[in-house]
Amino acid sequence: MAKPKVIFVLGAPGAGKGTQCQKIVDNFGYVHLSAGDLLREERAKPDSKYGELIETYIREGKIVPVEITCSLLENAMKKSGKEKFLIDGFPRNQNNLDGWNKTLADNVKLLFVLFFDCPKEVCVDRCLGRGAAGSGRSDDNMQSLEKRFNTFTQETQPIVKYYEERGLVRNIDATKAPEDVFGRVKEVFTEVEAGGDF
Ligand SMILES: Nc1ncnc2c1ncn2[C@@H]1O[C@H](COP(=O)(O)OP(=O)(O)O)[C@@H](O)[C@H]1O
Ligand SMILES: O=c1ccn([C@@H]2O[C@H](COP(=O)(O)OP(=O)(O)O)[C@@H](O)[C@H]2O)c(=O)[nH]1
Repeated sequence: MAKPKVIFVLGAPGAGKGTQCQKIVDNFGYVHLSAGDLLREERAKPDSKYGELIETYIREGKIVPVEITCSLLENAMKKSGKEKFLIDGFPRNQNNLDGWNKTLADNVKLLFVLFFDCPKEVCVDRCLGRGAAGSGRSDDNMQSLEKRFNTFTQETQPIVKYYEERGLVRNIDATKAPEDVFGRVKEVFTEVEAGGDF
């Protein structure tokens, strides 16, 4: 059987990853797996042994140890029974990348990395807007956001560079309105599909 296909979706906090993933699901039939959502679901389980750890890491804008995230991703992929996945918000640091390469990378085909490019000020406004609109997230506040952006700059950008050096990154200007951003996303998907790897 063919290996499941994976696209990593990366970008700063609030760049619009989740918003665009939903549109990709609607138009291109992928399963959307947000690493952050999976961690928040795990945190919410009363019997989870990782609940407190996850809450602390998320509030502090730190990246949860990869064993936890990879096992959540693997379970979600298996449970879906599907073969095309958008993995949103992962891998975010070297520990994530090493854990992925050691455990899951050989079992899937990584098609490319979709990177949403958006300056910090725009992203901060979006996250604060999301918080004000009732996201209920303990990290959509200025104190956590500073930490999340430090983590993004220091830990996630080097991972994007790692994939850039391998020619795998498709860059999208994420500053425009959601429909305009998606117009560009559609072009990328159409282009890659024409390459025959879908
Ligand atoms: N292109 C856009 N323009 C303006 N606001 C956006 C855009 N994309 C997303 N948003 C809003 O910004 C916030 C963060 O978007 P989201 O998709 O959750 O980002 P991420 O998953 O990257 O954190 C949400 O409130 C969302 O509605
Ligand atoms: O692979 C992941 C993905 C997310 N997170 C944590 O979850 C938070 C929120 O991530 P999400 O992708 O949901 O939102 P974003 O910060 O991109 O808006 C991050 O700051 C991290 O603390 C993590 O530890 N590992």
